[in-house]
Amino acid sequence: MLLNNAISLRQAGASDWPAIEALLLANKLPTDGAQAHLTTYLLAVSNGEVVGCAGAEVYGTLALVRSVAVAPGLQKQGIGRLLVERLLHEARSRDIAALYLLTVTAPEYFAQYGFKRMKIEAVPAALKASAEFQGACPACAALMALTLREAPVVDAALPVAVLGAGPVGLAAVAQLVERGLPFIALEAGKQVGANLRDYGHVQLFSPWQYDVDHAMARLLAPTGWTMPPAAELPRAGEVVERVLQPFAALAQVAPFIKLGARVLAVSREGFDKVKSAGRDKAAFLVRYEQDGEVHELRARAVIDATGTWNQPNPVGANGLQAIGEADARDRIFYGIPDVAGALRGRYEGKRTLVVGAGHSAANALLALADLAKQSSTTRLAWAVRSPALQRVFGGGDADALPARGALGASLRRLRDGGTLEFFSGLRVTRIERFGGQLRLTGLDAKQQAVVVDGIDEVICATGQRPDLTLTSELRLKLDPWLESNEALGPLIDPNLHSCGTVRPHGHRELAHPELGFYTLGVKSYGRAPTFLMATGFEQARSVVAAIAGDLAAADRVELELPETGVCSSNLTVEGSATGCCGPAVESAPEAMVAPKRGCGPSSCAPKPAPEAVAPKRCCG
Ligand SMILES: CC(=O)SCCNC(=O)CCNC(=O)[C@H](O)C(C)(C)COP(=O)(O)OP(=O)(O)OC[C@H]1O[C@@H](n2cnc3c(N)ncnc32)[C@H](O)[C@@H]1OP(=O)(O)O
Repeated sequence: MLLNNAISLRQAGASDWPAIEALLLANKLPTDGAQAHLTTYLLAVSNGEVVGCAGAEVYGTLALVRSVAVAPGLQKQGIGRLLVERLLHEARSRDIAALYLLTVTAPEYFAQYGFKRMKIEAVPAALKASAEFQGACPACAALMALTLREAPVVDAALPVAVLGAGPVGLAAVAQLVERGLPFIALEAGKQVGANLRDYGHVQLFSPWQYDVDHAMARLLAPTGWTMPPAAELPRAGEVVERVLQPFAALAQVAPFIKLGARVLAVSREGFDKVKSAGRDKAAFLVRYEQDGEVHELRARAVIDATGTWNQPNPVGANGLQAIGEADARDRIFYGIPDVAGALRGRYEGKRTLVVGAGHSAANALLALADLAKQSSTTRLAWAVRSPALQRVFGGGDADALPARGALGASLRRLRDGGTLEFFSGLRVTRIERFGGQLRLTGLDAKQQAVVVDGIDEVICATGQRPDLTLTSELRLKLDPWLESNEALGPLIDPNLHSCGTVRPHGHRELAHPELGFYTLGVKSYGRAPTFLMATGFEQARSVVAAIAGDLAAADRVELELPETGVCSSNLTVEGSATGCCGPAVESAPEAMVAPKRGCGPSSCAPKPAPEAVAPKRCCG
């Protein structure tokens, strides 16, 4: 054995890369993607020389151990043990729940530390997207995992609190019913499916087969309920009427849903955010308001499926409301108004400016254009922050979701037809009342001032964001800019890629350092613009299985995602090119239900130019 005092351990810095690379190459270990995670590398140093290294790529509460290597002449003298033990210690102190690794050469070595072999199917999606996994040969590498923390059973008699009774919250309820776990669902709306109801008139891009959770369907079946035609496209409101409402009325469900119950905050009984010892065993406290009274309920686990309801992004282009936006609230509709129906009077004979570049904006513009055909004094204008419009025009006939392709094509015709005033590259910064109408001012792409006068109504379709105030007393790990679950961030970041149905994922990606608390559904994607309802159903299945202690089921991936995208090289961007497979789509309510980002893994496989320039991890 080498004398340990000859070895010191320290964290790697940028200047250590050449030594680490040399060590990896000398041991025939992969170097791809390692440099990007250099700050997580631990080094063993002897006489100022790097003689060993070990890295851990962190994905939320999960980490991928890699690059464990000792200089060939110094192996089997305890250096590897020093590195691995320190790595495990640091992982525990950083609230990492599980470690994974791939190894061709040393499965027995890692078995000493408790790592166990596992099947590739059970690996969380965030890890599968890493460079190490992408480059690995599944046939020759052993896949191993070590669980550091399991969610403790707080008090199994307590209910699971489900926050939000939209499609994903109710899918979690269905799983809880099937597993016989007590639950309470709190819904701020007066009825279930409040967000879908808000744009109930809008047709979804996803056919029924992807809009109905299997567990809900199983529980509904004995009542004589029948599945709507799988290939037909429902309106958002139909999903509520034909599925969510009948499900919520079931005898096993109805008594446990509180409607008009707005969640105010979640905490842990007897603990503020700072206090650690014993925290994991304390019950959750969910504070909510119903009929003007504040109540608290105790829960063993909490599933936050509150989505982004009533949390719109502003008209202001800088993430903040435009100056004066709040005062003009009576003239601004956030979302997709029912222009052809209930709100026709609000828009008929008016000049309306639609702000936003997603499918919600397209829906609103096409409805206004129809109205303008019937009423010649109705006028419409469209302002988009980016000059790139391909994301909303989409792939036309090439779109794997035909309804989405048709929407984009209709909008392109509208823009080209001349009936639409178009402000491209406009960043709105101020809204004022002027002569009984609104005046919007801002800057164009060349930083020149733009004034848009004479607007009667604004439709703001710039997407939504999650409400993070509910959970400010809990220990959450969120992506710094998407505000999604941290492990999902790299998979869904619209700066990196706009295509790629996100791989199915489950409880491991959806967990937080706050054991027993999970964020599901649209909220788990934070401000990212895309979400597929079927993904949410799978999230619910996995998380409830984990709460029930059935880790085998929780780790299993049961979702076959549809090929949903436009990911071909004919999708060149108007204006500027971004992303790997077409530019990102702005947030929109249909994010809840429509897989706007597009292609599944197979259609995002490496293609000939021009996508060859795409970032490597895109759609990987
Ligand atoms: C996730 C990954 O990084 S996989 C890549 C692992 N790295 C490699 O394969 C690179 C080549 N190997 C090495 O660099 C080193 O041998 C390491 C990192 C595997 C182990 O570090 P070392 O300092 O050599 O080992 P350490 O002194 O801690 O442990 C020695 C013990 O482990 C055993 N051991 C060492 N390497 C291996 C191995 N590949 N498989 C099984 N057992 C091993 C030794 O036989 C010894 O056992 P003993 O105590 O019963 O005599």
